[in-house]
Amino acid sequence: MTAAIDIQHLSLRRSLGWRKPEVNVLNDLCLRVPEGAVVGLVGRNGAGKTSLIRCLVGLELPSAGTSRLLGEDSRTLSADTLERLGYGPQSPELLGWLDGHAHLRKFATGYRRYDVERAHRIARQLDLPMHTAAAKLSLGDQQKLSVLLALAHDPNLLILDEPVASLDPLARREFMRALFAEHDDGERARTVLLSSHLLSDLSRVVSHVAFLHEGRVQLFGAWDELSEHLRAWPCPTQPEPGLAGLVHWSAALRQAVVDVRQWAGPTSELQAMDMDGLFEALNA
Ligand SMILES: Nc1ncnc2c1ncn2[C@@H]1O[C@H](COP(=O)(O)OP(=O)(O)OP(=O)(O)O)[C@@H](O)[C@H]1O
Repeated sequence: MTAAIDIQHLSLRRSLGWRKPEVNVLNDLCLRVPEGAVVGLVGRNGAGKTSLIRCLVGLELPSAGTSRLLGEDSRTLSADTLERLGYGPQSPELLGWLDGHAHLRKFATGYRRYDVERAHRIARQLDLPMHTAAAKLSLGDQQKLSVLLALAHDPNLLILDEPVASLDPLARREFMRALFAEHDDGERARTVLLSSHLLSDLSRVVSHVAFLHEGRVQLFGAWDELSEHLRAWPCPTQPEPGLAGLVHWSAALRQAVVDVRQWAGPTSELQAMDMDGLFEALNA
């Protein structure tokens, strides 16, 4: 299947402070996202989610490796591909004196597929006050407006960095529902990548999940498959690295994560694990 996002050995080096040596904040990262997948990019603070997303949309230049969006190199995206791409940054970049309608009017000029009816429908679904100047919106509503602008031209690929970080728990659920009610309009599959550090935000929304840790993709797979096939195995000492079915071993938890499809070890000790347990085990 064609990859909507194809990342090969991407590294990004940065100095984390004045006179501090450069370190890899992205580290030989590889990921292929199939067309139509809705991918949750999860990781702890500082794991590299924003850095990765900024490299993907061409706002940062990687130190090594490549990434391609809809078949084009992120560093040289053409106007045609930019028109098929929607991006919502972690901090909304809005014009404070313009309200939602004015933002949409300004934005619409650059996109052939922009549909005013559709944009207003999404605004209603998001419960967004469209007549208020952006500077007077709450941070949560600013975030919603930023997402609306990323969606209004019906992109084939939507990339959102922490779209619900400023929303309260109830608004988070409503927001995700509205976002994907719109996505389910059945016309064609849209690929979505959205970052979060809360798995609960992504449950029942994403088809796939990519766990990011220290600038690498530690694990990527279909949500249902990971939930079905991964188990915790109590294991006080580090198992041999090549052990079939071994996904990860955590010294802190004295526990391994194993994939039962390849696992040849003892099965009586395996314990079920949910996604939060998996996230904890991968990051402990
Ligand atoms: N502008 C910057 N200059 C220097 N270092 C930075 C800058 N932005 C981020 N970093 C560092 O890069 C690493 C990755 O940060 P990044 O923001 O990509 O992580 P994240 O997973 O998005 O985190 P969060 O969940 O907190 O948003 C961190 O070590 C961070 O301190």
